[in-house]
Amino acid sequence: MKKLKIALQKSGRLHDESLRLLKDCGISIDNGRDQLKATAKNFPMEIYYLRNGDIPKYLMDGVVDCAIIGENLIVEKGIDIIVKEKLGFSKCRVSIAVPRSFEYSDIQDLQNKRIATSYPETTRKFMESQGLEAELHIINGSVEIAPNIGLSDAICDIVSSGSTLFKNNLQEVAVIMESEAVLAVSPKLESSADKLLQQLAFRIQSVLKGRSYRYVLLNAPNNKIEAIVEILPGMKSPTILPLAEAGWSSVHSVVNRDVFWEVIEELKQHGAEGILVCPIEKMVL
Ligand SMILES: Nc1ncnc2c1ncn2[C@@H]1O[C@H](COP(=O)(O)OP(=O)(O)OP(=O)(O)O)[C@@H](O)[C@H]1O
Ligand SMILES: O=P(O)(O)OC[C@H]1O[C@H](OP(=O)(O)OP(=O)(O)O)[C@H](O)[C@@H]1O
Ligand SMILES: [Mg+2]
Repeated sequence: MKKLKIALQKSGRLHDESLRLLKDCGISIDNGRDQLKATAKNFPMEIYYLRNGDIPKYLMDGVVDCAIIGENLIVEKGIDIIVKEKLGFSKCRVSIAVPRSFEYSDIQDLQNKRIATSYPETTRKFMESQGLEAELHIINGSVEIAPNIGLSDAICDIVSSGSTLFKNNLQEVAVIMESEAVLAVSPKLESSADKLLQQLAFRIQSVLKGRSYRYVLLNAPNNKIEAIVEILPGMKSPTILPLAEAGWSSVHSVVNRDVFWEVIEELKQHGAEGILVCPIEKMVL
């Protein structure tokens, strides 16, 4: 039987969340220590644990059908890979930073500067788009140290919280791109694997949707229900059930996590009581 071949990062920033996502999709993997290849127990899937930086090549060659990688890597490798789903974790940006002592006023200040980076193509394309020349120094890690040791005038690297920049006396001056983990698909995907990929993508969508919503239950006097329903439209419309106490009802609905606290405040103001909030494991639309 055909198996979907998926590449995951062996270790690093994407590893744990990638495995958690598959687990939440109901896919269980026997993870032996230092195993480079594993088979899922309850989904036709083979998992390859690889270096993030190597995965685009495996996708291009069709050695794997799909992979979880950082979106920024697709741009860096300049390749034609389809992003099937954005996965909402490992959010970061690729930015240019200079020492705090550098008197930066605009991008022209980077003309003919030395830039240290692990992302040479992204940097080169960005500088070109600005009509600027630069001398690139390619290093594989700890890029933020480069200006402090006299290797470069600026850096181009990943920024998330900004704490590595801060600790190294650097200031972010230009954001080249935003990135997050994505489910990327090989351009050589065979039709026999496509059905499995659709099934995986459907499960991922249900999990991600569930993660972004909360299930809300509350009690309210019947004369307040109309206003509460306005605040809590839910997936189709909220469920309203009578309480044992006359004149009261229970309302069940879902709320987007991003506006959750604002909605709760509004519900309280409109007479809601005994509000319960539960996580949603999966949400199938
Ligand atoms: N500090 C961070 N916060 C959020 N996401 C990050 C951060 N650093 C990197 N990422 C994202 O995670 C991906 C993997 O980064 P990581 O540093 O673990 O591996 P790598 O050095 O790119 O790869 P390899 O597996 O080849 O060693 C990056 O491509 C980027 O998309
Ligand atoms: O803005 P922050 O939250 O500080 O994160 C940014 C840092 O995280 C990444 O490094 P990582 O820890 O992956 O080490 P690496 O350089 O060895 O890849 C990236 O290269 C930055 O150095
Ligand atoms: Mg890193």
